[in-house]
Amino acid sequence: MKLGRLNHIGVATPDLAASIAFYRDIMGASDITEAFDLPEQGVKVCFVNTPGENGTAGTQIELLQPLSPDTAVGKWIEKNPLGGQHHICYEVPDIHAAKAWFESKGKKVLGEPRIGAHGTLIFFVHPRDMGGVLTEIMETPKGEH
Ligand SMILES: CC[C@H](C(=O)O)C(=O)SCCNC(=O)CCNC(=O)[C@H](O)C(C)(C)COP(=O)(O)OP(=O)(O)OC[C@H]1O[C@@H](n2cnc3c(N)ncnc32)[C@H](O)[C@@H]1OP(=O)(O)O
Ligand SMILES: [Co+2]
Repeated sequence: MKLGRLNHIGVATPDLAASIAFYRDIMGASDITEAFDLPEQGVKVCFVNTPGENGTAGTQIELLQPLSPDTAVGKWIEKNPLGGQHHICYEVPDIHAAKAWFESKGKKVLGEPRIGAHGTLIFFVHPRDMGGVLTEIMETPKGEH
């Protein structure tokens, strides 16, 4: 497998509105998407778009607020009440080939690929097998290969 584009850095927060204000007012972000709920992942999510190069899209900050305490991010926020860096997401051209690759290397893939916040298939690999980093693998949106 070849290392793909860093699509986003997932940042968990207990207060999405406060985090949006931070990226806008302190970090000078000018391109922040509307927040939306992703119930299947138990999160309210929005994206801070960072500048890209030569007109290409930059890596995003994915801001995640848990919809309830009994969710993956809700459980993480209990342990990390200020929030913080939660996961890293890389793009791959073929999600099923990538899943087979990680499994062939003995890495614990969490569940079957499912639709993520960008509308393409994603899966996660357990942080224990990834140097402590919860790693999301996402199929590159069609037409963006
Ligand atoms: C899909 C929408 C959006 C997108 O981009 O499209 C998203 O990214 S949504 C993101 C939210 N969804 C997920 O995170 C799903 C994957 N996560 C999980 O399945 C769980 O969070 C899991 C399995 C990683 C941990 O769940 P568990 O119930 O086992 O929690 P524990 O607190 O018992 O943790 C066990 C062990 O893992 C360490 N851990 C947990 N979360 C993280 C993390 N984000 N980064 C690094 N390490 C993490 C935790 O510290 C425990 O370590 P230990 O040494 O055993 O104490
Ligand atoms: Co993500």
